[in-house]
Amino acid sequence: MSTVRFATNGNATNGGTNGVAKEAKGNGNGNGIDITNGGKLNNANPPKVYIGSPHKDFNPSSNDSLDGNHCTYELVQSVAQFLLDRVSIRPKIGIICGSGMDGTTGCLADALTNSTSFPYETIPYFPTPTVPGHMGRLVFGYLGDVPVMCMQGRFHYYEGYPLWKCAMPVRVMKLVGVTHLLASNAAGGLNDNYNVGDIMIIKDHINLLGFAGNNPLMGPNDERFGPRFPAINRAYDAPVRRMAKQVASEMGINDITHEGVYSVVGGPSFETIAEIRMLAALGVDAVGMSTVHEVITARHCGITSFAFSLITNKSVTDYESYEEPNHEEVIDMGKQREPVLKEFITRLVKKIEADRLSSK
Ligand SMILES: O=P(O)(O)O[C@H]1O[C@H](CO)[C@@H](O)[C@H]1O
Ligand SMILES: Nc1nc2[nH]cnc2c(=O)[nH]1
Repeated sequence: MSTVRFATNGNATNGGTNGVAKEAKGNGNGNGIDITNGGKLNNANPPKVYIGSPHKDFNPSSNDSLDGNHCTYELVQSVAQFLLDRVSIRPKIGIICGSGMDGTTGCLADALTNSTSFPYETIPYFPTPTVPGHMGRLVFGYLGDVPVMCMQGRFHYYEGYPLWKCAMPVRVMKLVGVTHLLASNAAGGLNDNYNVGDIMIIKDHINLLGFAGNNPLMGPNDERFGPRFPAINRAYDAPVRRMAKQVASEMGINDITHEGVYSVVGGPSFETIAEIRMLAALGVDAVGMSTVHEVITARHCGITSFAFSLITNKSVTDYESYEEPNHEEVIDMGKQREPVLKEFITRLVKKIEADRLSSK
């Protein structure tokens, strides 16, 4: 392997910035040094930020290709190997942070210890997020004692990416060794019993994009990922949902925790009143613009999946109302709920890991 370059966010004794391609975002002071340049650190395990260029040290195999409608198994394998060559952590749990839950000081990814983060633009073939509130880096580290990899920023259809590309990082997780996915999102609440700030454990989804003929699994199927026609009726793992409800009880947040049906729409426009009424009539409890393509891709390749929504706004159902949903309130609510969500996820990850180890 050629020289691997990282910057650290810890306090460097020399305060140097040699070789730093970009300042680390939202995590410490961004006072990066290139550890390959002999910088001395005063912290044993400061957060590290990879500062390489994506294709410089990337050695794809001969069957790598990323054409208009799919990305080969070999390419995903090469991307996974690129990451594995640069981190020693071997996570079994992958986390995707929703809008407003991934970009603030004190957010989940910042809670990881011994962390190494890869800005998405440094990872070969990774898309880059364009949405405020989605930071754009892949962080490896320990949440409590549990090794995890965490997507701080996800990809949406409305950004212009095809669904398979939005979900490609999930396949990278799979080939890194992840067995469990934990995805969060911000969503509008349709269920009358839900309030802004509540958590909805997703028990099922209605894939409206799929109904319209758009699915992340469209295109050539590689059986090494999974079957051509995967079953998706048990997408949201029942035992993990039970663990999540147990966590909610232990935290004393049962009153704000629900279980319900999520529906994905393409966005970026929010829903009309007629659309909200239609979704409610279909049995939808919360609506958003993500997660479903990630969970379908995860289930296809055998990853156990769990997802929850933070209800960031109540869907407007009244033609007399002057209320309008907006992305700022979505991000604000994510920030406000950060401590609770961080605790919720940390406890859940601990339970998943204990269960995983005991059922080996
Ligand atoms: O699903 P996440 O990424 O949490 O974000 C949700 O919030 C944004 C709208 O405010 C949309 O991107 C919607 O999907
Ligand atoms: N589609 C959709 N996505 C959201 N994300 C956060 N709130 C909403 C909402 O009301 N509708």
